Parts: sequence; structure tokens; C-alpha cells
Amino acid sequence: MIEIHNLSKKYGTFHALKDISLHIEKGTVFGFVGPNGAGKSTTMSILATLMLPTSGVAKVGGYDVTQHPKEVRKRIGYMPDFFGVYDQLKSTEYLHFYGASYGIPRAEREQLIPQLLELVNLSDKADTYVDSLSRGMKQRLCLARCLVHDPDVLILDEPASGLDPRARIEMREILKELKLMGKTIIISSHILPELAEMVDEIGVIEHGEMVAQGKVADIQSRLRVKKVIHIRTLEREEELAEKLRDELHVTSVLTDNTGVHVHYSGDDVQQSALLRQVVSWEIPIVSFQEAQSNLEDVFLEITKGGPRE
Ligand SMILES: Nc1ncnc2c1ncn2[C@@H]1O[C@H](COP(=O)(O)OP(=O)(O)OP(=O)(O)O)[C@@H](O)[C@H]1O
Repeated sequence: MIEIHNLSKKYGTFHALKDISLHIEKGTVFGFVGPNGAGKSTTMSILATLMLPTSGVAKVGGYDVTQHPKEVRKRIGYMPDFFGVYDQLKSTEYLHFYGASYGIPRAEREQLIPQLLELVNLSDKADTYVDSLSRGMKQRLCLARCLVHDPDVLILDEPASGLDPRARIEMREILKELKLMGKTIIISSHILPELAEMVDEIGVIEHGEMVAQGKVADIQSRLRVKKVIHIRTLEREEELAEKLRDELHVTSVLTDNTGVHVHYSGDDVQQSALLRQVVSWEIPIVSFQEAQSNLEDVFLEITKGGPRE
């Protein structure tokens, strides 16, 4: 649904995007992550046909953003990171305005707008002036605006920025629903945990370059993000820690009042052999569990500035 080949963008002599390539299948929720100034907004503006690339190709639904911008615009809903709303309008009027600008007849809009307001949990604010909505509500109204023409692709630049935790959860729930509706979603953020639960794939961009891309789990294993295995015993904890220190792929072992924490670089097969070994020592184990490393860990690992693969 989205294809980017060797896309570059220069602002004067500043190289904001350097030959990035990306491929996003239909129905995927793609998290575009990177620190401030990495090039996320630039990429999204190009996809949204608002900015021309310096070189390279970007396509949405098979249409080139440079050659067929009108076709691309029909297929995308774009939510910029900064947006203004027309304060003197009520929520419903605001959506009518956008619906009309897409050429949707009034009768159709009358049906559509209540559905959109319901989708973004703003039904009770239909007759409220936009300027009296909270920031989270304005963000959701803006999302409804992006959906007016039923686009296949949503390009959402930091849709959760500046929202409090509850508003972020609401936004996340709406995005889950949009995924269920089959939309392809590209969503940027530098706040990673908020993406973790909902993205299928991530692309990490830094200084205008894609430094990693794929399923979160694949990226983790490719980067060999070290696992931490947490083991709880009924007794003989120190003895277990001592024995573990001599095992292959164990890089360090720590104990605290919650149990034994094993930093482990082995793969799943080696880990299962380690579990057999631990059981064979006949120390009474209560649990042996791999701590979930999250998107935050992956991000820090990739962007810490050290040598890369
Ligand atoms: N119009 C412009 N003229 C000159 N430089 C620009 C312009 N727009 C962006 N840049 C620079 O290009 C780089 C990439 O900016 P971009 O806004 O794409 O990053 P971003 O990843 O979206 O960052 P953020 O998370 O802060 O929004 C930054 O160094 C930025 O300063």
C-alpha cells in the first residue's frame, strides 16, 4: 500500500532524508519512530503530497505522489503534527465543512458525520464549539476529519503528542478500531510505549536514515537485544545464581528480593536447554520467565549511537 524507494529530501544544503526505503502492506499498522528531528514529519509530508522529494520515489496505493498527487489524496487521510481548527464552528459543522470540500453531498454527510463522531467518541460533543474542546478531543475531531472521505491509508504524525495518559488510551483504542476496519496506518511517535501495543511493524529513523525496519520481535532478535530471565525459587537462591554464572550465554546474574535475574544472550533453543539444566539441579523453582523487552528497549538499543550492523 505504501512504497518508498531511495527517498531523499534536502532543505537547502541540509540532507533531512537520506535514501530511505520502506514497504508497508495493506492493513498494516506501521510505527514510525525516531528522535526529534530525525525526518519523520518530512517523510509523512512527502507521502501526503504536501512536499516534493529531492529524489527517489514514494507511492501510495500504486500512485506516485509526485506524478499523481490527486489520486494519492483521494486515498489518504493525513493528520499533521500541528493543526489548526476553526474555532467558530461546532464539531458537526466542522466535519460538514471538510466533507463538503471533498464533494460529499449533504444527504450523505448527514448520515456519515454522526457515525464518525461516534467512532472518535465525540457524539456528545456534536453541538459543542470546537474551541471549547479539550486537546484530546480536538485531536480526535481531527482524526474524524481525516476519515471523512473514507481513505484506505491514514498518515498520522504524532497523533498522541501532548495528550494525557487517559486521552492516549482513547486514541489508541480508536486506532485499533481503524485497523479492524482494514485501514493501513502509518503513525509516528517519539514516545514509544504508546505505540508498542498497537503496531505490527516499526521503522526506526535517525538523522534521516532508516536504521531498522520490520516486526518488533525480528528487530529485537536481529539486534540481539539481551534477554533478561527472571527465576523465582523457594530456597537456595544464591546457590542457583552461582551455578548460573558458569553457564554458556549467561552474561551476568543478579539477585534481589524478587528472585534471580539472568542476563542471557542465547537463542530460544539454548534457553530451553538452560531451563532443563536448571531443573536438573533440583533447586525448587517457582517460575522461570523471560522479562518482556519492549519497544523502548529496542529503540534505545538502535539509537544509542554505537556501531551498527
Ligand atoms: N522547512 C525546513 N527547512 C529547513 N530544515 C527543515 C525544514 N523542515 C524540517 N527541517 C529539518 O529537517 C530535519 C527533519 O525534520 P522533521 O520535522 O522531518 O523531523 P521529525 O522526525 O518529524 O522530528 P519531530 O519528532 O521533532 O517532529 C530536522 O533537522 C529539521 O530541523
